[in-house]
Amino acid sequence: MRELIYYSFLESADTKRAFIEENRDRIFDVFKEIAERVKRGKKILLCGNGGSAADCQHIAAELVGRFKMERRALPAIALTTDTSILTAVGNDYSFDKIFERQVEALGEEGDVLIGISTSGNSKNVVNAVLKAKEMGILTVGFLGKDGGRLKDIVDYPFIVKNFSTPRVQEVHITLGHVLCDFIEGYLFSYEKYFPPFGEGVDR
Ligand SMILES: O=C(CO)[C@@H](O)[C@H](O)[C@H](O)[C@H](O)COP(=O)(O)O
Ligand SMILES: [Zn+2]
Repeated sequence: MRELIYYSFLESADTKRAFIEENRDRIFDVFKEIAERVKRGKKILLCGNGGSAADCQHIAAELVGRFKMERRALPAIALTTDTSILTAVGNDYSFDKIFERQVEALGEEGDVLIGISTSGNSKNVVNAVLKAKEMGILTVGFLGKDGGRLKDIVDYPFIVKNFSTPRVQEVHITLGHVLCDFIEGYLFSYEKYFPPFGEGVDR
């Protein structure tokens, strides 16, 4: 059991390292696109199940509240929190529709939907993404394992290539935290992160 504890931490660290080495340029490009949309007054919607539902709420809370900086509130909604909507839509339609229906109700063209799924196969997330695409909403997948169905549906898939659900989730929440950091920097310390000298300044 001592080994379990120690190797779980090492595996988590290794999974994060492998993910960032493979995705660092794409993350920058996609985060910039998301931040630009928030700057233009668009919002971020998030959906996912179980631990990923918790991640959605965590990320939305950082943006609506505060991450590291005192600044205005930023628009982000976790579609995982309203138990009346979740039970009504789940009961009257289907559990597969619980996020799709909220995307239809709350989403607007130009918004961003982040779907979080370690398998990439949760039907309620797939349906939400399909609805979002129909509505002109940018779709980003925080995925895992082999990316599942969502890797071929979202505009921008990020796949944590590990078959352990918790290890994948640990990278997802790091990605979510870094997104919050990036958005704060992009909107409120732009000069610091994007100094106005020369081409190729990318941090
Ligand atoms: O947190 C965990 C496992 O670590 C679970 O609650 C897990 O999120 C649930 O089984 C989800 O239903 C898995 O869905 P998904 O990630 O495959 O979309
Ligand atoms: Zn978990």
